[in-house]
Amino acid sequence: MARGMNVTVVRSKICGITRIEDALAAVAAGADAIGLVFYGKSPRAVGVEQAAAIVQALPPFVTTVGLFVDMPRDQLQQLLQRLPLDLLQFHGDESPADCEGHGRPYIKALRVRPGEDVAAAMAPYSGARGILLDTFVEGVPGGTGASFDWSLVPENAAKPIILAGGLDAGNVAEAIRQVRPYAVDVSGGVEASKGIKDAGKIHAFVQAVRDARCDGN
Ligand SMILES: O=C(O)c1ccccc1NCC(=O)[C@H](O)[C@H](O)COP(=O)(O)O
Repeated sequence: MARGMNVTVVRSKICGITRIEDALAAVAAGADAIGLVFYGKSPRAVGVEQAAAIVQALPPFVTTVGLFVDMPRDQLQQLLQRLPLDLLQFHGDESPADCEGHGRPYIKALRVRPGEDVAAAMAPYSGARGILLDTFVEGVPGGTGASFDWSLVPENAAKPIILAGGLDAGNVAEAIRQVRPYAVDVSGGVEASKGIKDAGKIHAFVQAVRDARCDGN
């Protein structure tokens, strides 16, 4: 059972989508959400027009998540006027105040260091719909392909936990068994190359998440 939630389903988000065909592959595999990276230094960055085309191509009931790294508030507001994103993911050093007041729900990404007190790091973000836990790597805000020590994830966390960092079809079942997150998030583990997804890897990942749920996790 997912921690803090009275459900046995673990949801999946495929992050770093740059192409319509990859978004549709994620949907076909049964992913619950796709992530669009609005961070110019990322090899997975998308522009507004590109993102709009991807969002427009999606069927209903797929959550679109926009990912930001310390984007200035006015720039973010302009972007949100043009894009019907469902959820904002703040992946930089944004304070709780920075994450609030955009007219959309948000999740906060926290990059976990060795020995980190994750519950304490989460505590200020009381307005978040969930907390995404990714791996801290110096100088790289995200999409590192590296895992962190899953034992640091608190039991009975105050918010739904979205587990990220170095997941793939081969390790996600064990991650779910250990952490029992609300959802899992993957980028590099389902890619053919940076920014280009592999439909077979996406399918295998989502299937592994579903099988883990069926095993009673
Ligand atoms: O993907 C990026 O390039 C990126 C750049 C800056 C901030 C965040 C970024 N990605 C975040 C993610 O895609 C997720 O955290 C992902 O699940 C973790 O990535 P990976 O370890 O490659 O699965």
